[in-house]
Amino acid sequence: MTTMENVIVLVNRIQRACTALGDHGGDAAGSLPTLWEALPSVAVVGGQSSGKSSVLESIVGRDFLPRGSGIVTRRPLVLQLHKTEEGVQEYAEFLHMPKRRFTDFGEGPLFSSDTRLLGVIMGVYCFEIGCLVGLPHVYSLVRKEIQDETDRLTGKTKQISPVPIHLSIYSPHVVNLTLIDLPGLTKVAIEGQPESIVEDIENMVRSYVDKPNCLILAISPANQDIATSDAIKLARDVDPTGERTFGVLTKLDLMDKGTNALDVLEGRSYRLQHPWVGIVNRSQADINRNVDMIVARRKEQEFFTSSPEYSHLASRMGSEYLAKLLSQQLEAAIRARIPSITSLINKTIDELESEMDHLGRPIASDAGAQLYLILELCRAFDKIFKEHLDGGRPGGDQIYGVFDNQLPSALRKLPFDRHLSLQNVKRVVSQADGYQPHLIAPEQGYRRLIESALNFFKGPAEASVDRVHFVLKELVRTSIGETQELKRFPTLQAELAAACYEALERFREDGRKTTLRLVDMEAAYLTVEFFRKLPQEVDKTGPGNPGTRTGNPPTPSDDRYTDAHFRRIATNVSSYIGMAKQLAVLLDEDPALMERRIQCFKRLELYKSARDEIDAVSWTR
Ligand SMILES: Nc1nc2c(ncn2[C@@H]2O[C@H](COP(=O)(O)OP(=O)(O)OP(=O)(O)O)[C@@H](O)[C@H]2O)c(=O)[nH]1
Repeated sequence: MTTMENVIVLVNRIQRACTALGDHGGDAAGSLPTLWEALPSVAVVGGQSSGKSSVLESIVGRDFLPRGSGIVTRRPLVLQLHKTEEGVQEYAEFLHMPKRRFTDFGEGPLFSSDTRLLGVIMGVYCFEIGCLVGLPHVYSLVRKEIQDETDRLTGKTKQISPVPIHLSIYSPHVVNLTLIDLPGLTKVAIEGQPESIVEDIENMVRSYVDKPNCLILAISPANQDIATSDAIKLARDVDPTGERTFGVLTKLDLMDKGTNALDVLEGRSYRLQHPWVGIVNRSQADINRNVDMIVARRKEQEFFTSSPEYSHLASRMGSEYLAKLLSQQLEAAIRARIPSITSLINKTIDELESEMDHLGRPIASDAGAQLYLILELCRAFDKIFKEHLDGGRPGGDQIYGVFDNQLPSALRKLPFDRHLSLQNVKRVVSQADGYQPHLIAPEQGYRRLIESALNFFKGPAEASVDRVHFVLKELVRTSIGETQELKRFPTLQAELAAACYEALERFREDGRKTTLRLVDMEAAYLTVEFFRKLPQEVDKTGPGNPGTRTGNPPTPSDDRYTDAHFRRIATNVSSYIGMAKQLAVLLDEDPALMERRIQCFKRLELYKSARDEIDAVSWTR
C-alpha cells in the first residue's frame, strides 16, 4: 500500500468512527469534542455570484448544487464525501432526513466500465474526461432538496441562515473529505435583507475558514478588480501566511475584450504561496442548456490552450488541475495533521474516560451482561444497607433504641394500677366466681386478670413493630440515595425501593402477627411454677399476718374476702405480668431477625428485578 493510500485509509477510518458516533462536526455534535473538525475540509469563499458553487461542483465532478444569478447559497452546505466499497451503488443522504437515500443519478451507469481513476484525488470525484455518460438531470432531486431545505428555514426570501445543511455522498469514487459551500460575501444589504446581513455572512464564513485544517478556496471573478475581492480580503485575515489559501479566478471568459488576468494569474497583482488557478465554469446559458460537465471541462481546456494570453499557463489552469492541486495539498495537510489528530484522539479518549467514570460505564446490550450489572448494583445497595444495620453508617442504633427505650417506657406507662386496683380486682374475681365464690384461690379470677393485663401489651408491641418498620424503610431510602452506582438508573432505583417497601410491608404484617401471637400465647398458658411457689412466699410473710400460717390455708372467715386477700391477688398478678414482660427480651432479637429477613428479601428482589430486566430485553428483541 502506498503512503497515499495509507493516509486515505486512516482518514476513512477516523471518518467512519465519527459517523458511527454521530459526530458530524460543528453544532451537530453539541458540546462533545468533535473529530470531524480535525479532518481536512475545503471551504469556498467569495463574493456573491463569484462562481463558488460552480467551482465546488466542478471539483466534485457532479451537478448537484443550486446555481443561478442573484443570491443562491443562503445556508452553508457541508458536503461530506464518504468512500464506500467498490461496486456499491452511490447515493446521497441528508442529515435532516437520514432515512431517505437519494440515488437519482440519472439514467444509465455513472461511469463506463473502463473508467480509470485519474490518480487518487483526495476528496474529489475522479474521472477520466469522456468516460462520463451524459447526465442531464444528475442530482436533480438532491439539488431540489437543498433548495427546499434552505427555504424551510429562511422562507423563499433573501434571508440567510448560519444553520448548515449536511449532505453526505457515499460513493466508491470519493475519499473522505468535507467540502463547504458558503453564502457569498456581500458589501451591501439588498431589499428584503436586514442591515446586519453583511456582517452576519462574514462572521458565518469566518467561523468555517478560521479552522486551521480548512483549505480556503478564495474565489474572485476575473471581471472584477482583484483589489476589491472579498475572498482575498477575508483569506488574508484568517490565513496571513497564505499557506492554506488557494486563489481561484473565475469567469475568465467574461473579461472585457482586450483585457486579461495575467497580472493576477502570474502573481503580480496579489502574491499567494500557492499559484493562482484560472477557471472557466459553465455560464448560466450553459446551465440552462444542460451542458454537461464533460463538455464544459473540454471547453474550459480548449479556452486555455487556444488562448494567446493563457496558453503558456494552460497546464496549470482549469478545474481539473485545481482538483489535482487540491488533492496534493490535502494529502500534505492530512500528513501534517496526523500527529495532532492522534494526540487529539488520545486526549479526547482520556477526557471521555474520566467523564465516563463520573457518569458510569455504558450499559451492555446483552441480557447476560445486563443481569450482571443489575446484580452488581443490587450488591452495592445491599452493602450500604447492611452497613446501616451493622454499623459503620448510622441507623441501626435506632432499632436498638426501639427495644431498649421506647418499648420498656411504653410498657411502664400501661394502666396496671387501674387494672389491679382493689376495686377492679374484686370485681373481676367476683364476676369470675359467679354464684359460687372461690374456696381457696380464685383460679378463674387470676386467669381473667392476667389475661386482660397481658392484652395491654399488644398496643406497645404493635407500635414497636411499626417503629422498626419505619426505621427500616428510612434506611432503604437512605441506602438507595447513598448508592452512587444507582444514581444514573432512576427506574431501577424506583423498582428497588418499591420491592423493598413491599417486602417490608409483608414483614411488618408477619412481625405484627408473631408479636400478637406471643402475647396470646403468654395469656393462654399461665406458668404454673409461678403459682406453685406462691404459698411458700406467703408463708414467709410470718405470723400475725392474716392467712399466712404455715400449712393452714386461710379460712373464709379470716381473710378470704378481705381487702388484703384481693391486694395479694393484685400483687401476684402484677408480679406475674412483670415476669411476662420478658416478652420484650424476645422481641429484642428482632433486629437480627429483621436483618436476616432483609437479606433474604433483597436476594429475592434482586433476582426478581433481574428476571424482569431479562424479560424486558427479550420482549424488545
Ligand atoms: N460565463 C461564466 N459564467 C460563470 C462562471 N462561473 C460562474 N458563472 C455563472 O455565474 C453565476 C453564479 O455562479 P454560482 O456558481 O452560482 O456562484 P456562487 O458564488 O455560488 O453564487 P452564490 O451562492 O449566490 O453566492 C451562474 O449563473 C454561473 O453560471 C464562469 O467562469 N464563466
